[in-house]
Amino acid sequence: MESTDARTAPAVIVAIDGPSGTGKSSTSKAVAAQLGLSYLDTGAQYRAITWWMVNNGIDIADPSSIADAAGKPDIVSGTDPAAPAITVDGTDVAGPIRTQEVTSKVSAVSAVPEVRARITELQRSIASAAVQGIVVEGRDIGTTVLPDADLKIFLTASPEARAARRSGELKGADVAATREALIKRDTADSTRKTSPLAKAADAVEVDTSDLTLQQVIECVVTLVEEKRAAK
Ligand SMILES: Nc1ncnc2c1ncn2[C@@H]1O[C@H](COP(=O)(O)OP(=O)(O)OP(=O)(O)O)[C@@H](O)[C@H]1O
Ligand SMILES: Nc1ccn([C@H]2C[C@H](O)[C@@H](COP(=O)(O)O)O2)c(=O)n1
Repeated sequence: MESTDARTAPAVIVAIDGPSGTGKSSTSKAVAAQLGLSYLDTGAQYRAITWWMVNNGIDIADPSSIADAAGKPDIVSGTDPAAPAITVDGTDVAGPIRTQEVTSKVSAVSAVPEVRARITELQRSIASAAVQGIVVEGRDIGTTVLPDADLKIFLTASPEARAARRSGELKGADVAATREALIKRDTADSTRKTSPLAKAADAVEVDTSDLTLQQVIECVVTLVEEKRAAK
């Protein structure tokens, strides 16, 4: 299929959800860059608010303390897929939000309804400001944040494939321990009461276990081009 000119193509909203390590960020960034769309990493926003809670001495085991503090940090997300950026109260936190400490606490913080309400509002305002359209990736984008998205994708992959990918990234991390940590986070994210990780009824499911990243990108680009052509 011929690629549409990004400047003249109709704006398109793409929601990409799935468990951790399925390739959401890598795929979303590449698809957005290729098609001239904005990009939003919603996991980074939940990590940023978690980083702020940890740095401000909020008790992560106490949901009411998290709820009381949820409105305090000012979180700003960049939407350029070539240079994803995130700040909290003006501080660049792109590195600090990827620490093991934040990763181990983000599911507890993101399960608090007041946190979700705040971040969801932010996500919707960013998506509505994206003139050319946007690829938004996360856990509840197709089900809750943008239920009217033009295209919804749900990426999956076996725990073994995901653990192998993550261990490769973390250079020498134990694959079995990485697998257990992934499963634990997915279970917490998919069993919380408010807006859990779930596939929207109208999402296209893509199992990436045996696909290269390039194959997944091509598959999603084709689906977006088809949606744009039909608009
Ligand atoms: N199809 C694929 N084949 C091989 N490696 C892949 C594939 N897709 C992604 N990867 C690699 O797997 C790792 C995890 O990918 P990525 O960060 O995009 O996943 P994710 O779903 O966004 O994870 P998380 O939700 O935890 O942020 C990265 O190192 C990425 O390069
Ligand atoms: N839409 C979203 C996005 C992310 N989260 C939570 C749950 C994840 O474990 C965590 C970190 O996400 P990642 O950076 O690994 O993609 O953030 C969520 O609840 N909803």
